[in-house]
Amino acid sequence: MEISQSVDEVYEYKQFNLCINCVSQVSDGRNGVKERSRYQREALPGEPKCVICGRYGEYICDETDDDICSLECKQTLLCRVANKGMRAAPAPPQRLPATDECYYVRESDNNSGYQDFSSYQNELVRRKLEINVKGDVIPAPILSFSSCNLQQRLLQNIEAAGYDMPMPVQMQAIPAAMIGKSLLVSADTGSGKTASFLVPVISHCANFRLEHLPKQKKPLAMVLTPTRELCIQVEEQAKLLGKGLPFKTALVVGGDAMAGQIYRIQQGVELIVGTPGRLIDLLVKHDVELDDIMMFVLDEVDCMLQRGFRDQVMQIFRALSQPQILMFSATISQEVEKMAASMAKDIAVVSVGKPNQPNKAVKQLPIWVESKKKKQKLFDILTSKQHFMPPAVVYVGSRLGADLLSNAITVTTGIKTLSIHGEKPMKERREIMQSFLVGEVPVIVATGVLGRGVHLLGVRQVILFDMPNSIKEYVHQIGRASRLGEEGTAIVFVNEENTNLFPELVEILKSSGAAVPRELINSLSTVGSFGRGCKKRKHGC
Ligand SMILES: Nc1ncnc2c1ncn2[C@@H]1O[C@H](COP(=O)(O)OP(=O)(O)OP(=O)(O)O)[C@@H](O)[C@H]1O
Repeated sequence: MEISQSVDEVYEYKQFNLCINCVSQVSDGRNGVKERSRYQREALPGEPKCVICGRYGEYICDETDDDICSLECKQTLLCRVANKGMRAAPAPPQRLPATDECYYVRESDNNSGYQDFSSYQNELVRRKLEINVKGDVIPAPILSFSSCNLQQRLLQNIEAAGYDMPMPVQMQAIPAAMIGKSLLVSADTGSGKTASFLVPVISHCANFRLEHLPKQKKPLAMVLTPTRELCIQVEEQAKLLGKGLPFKTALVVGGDAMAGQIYRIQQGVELIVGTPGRLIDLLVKHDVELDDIMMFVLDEVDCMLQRGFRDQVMQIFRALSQPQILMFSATISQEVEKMAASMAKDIAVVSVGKPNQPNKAVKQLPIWVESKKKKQKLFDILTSKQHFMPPAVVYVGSRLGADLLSNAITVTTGIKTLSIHGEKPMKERREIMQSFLVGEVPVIVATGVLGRGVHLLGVRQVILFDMPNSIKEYVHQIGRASRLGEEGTAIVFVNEENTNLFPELVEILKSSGAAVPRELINSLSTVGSFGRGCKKRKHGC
């Protein structure tokens, strides 16, 4: 079987086991990688030797580049490396890692030197899955969760969550984070970025707790996100994946009583998930020791390093003692890349697919609607059997707008609609989300609080009533219509109020193959000359 064929099968999630076998057979050229060191022959003069037992070093350990003879010695090697502080998770002694692409195999009888089949395969996997990497010593992508030396219980939890195999972003980000690398990762909305950081975080925390028994349990990891809703979701997922392990979490968001949050942290938690504002509040008023935090995650990093959040995030970061940093978003600019590089030495940059592009699974339907006609257009859509696909989210630009529009929808169309935004109390926001997610309310009108990160189960239609004020937010908002590649639709109202976004919007619509309204194209030429005129005047002053 050709290698490319087997990689295709991985991508299509078919015959997964067969595919893994194919990869290891190609690697070994015989019957798979040797499990035990005693099955390996002695090294002949001039041949590479296993760094652990001295037998023939038939393989190269992917994570350390050392010569090794078998899975057994790889495991010993990784444990030694981990103990020296590289933080590769030590595997439980009874379990050998699965035989897969984690091994390079050398052609020993070849006078022309070594042929590195495995790096070729890794590159092939990366190319097929559109994984791009920048940086030193980035481990090979994994093809299964079991090839990462994760705790058995964590693997069970992953399976119970329904994750049969890693998503492309997880394939690359998890092994890289597991060896302690700081990462800046971009991948489509809804592509599985959350587990890409939670799996290594949980694995590290649980290992650390099993190995160290301090008098006082201080937090070991921290995840910051921009909204309470996203924090709640991340914490829930963390609890699910960390079930049965020495891994407890604390949610630190505004709107919930601080006393409860501080009490929970004092009881001993491994992970804090929070929004920057509330965390600073808590750190200023209470004595929370952060010196054991070794993993610092910024979800929606471009938003977190934007003015507004940046100072708070940096204040928290400076209170930590040089943790590993994991940063994720679907949209990452060069400026964010520069800032990320200044926060961590030797940061690795991973991107899956084309960065900053909308999820291909979301069909974009831009409609030119004058401002005063937007409400009527929305009512038409919501009352059309053909066009309304509940549950749906309608995005607006202001809190007041959200309240007014949700009332108007209910009154005019009779469809039960609620609004959600940052001014509503936390309890109410939780209840609104609950009734939307269980299907009691088919339409929700939201501001940016539901724009990023949150997965709104069952939502396949979003309507951008007001265009957000950047194309980045546009990518995130329309991304709510699809999770894991399921098809969704984004209806987008545009008009001359959004001229500042036209050039980028047209580019994005064209590159996604979406129809571009004639008015938008016409306005674009006007925008161009108007923009240039403004610039000239400014320079003239
Ligand atoms: N390996 C997997 N197999 C199956 N489902 C998965 C896997 N990994 C994650 N998921 C599910 O995919 C959905 C989307 O994942 P997630 O919320 O992490 O996306 P995301 O990339 O963070 O999106 P966004 O950019 O919108 O925040 C979630 O419901 C999650 O439970």
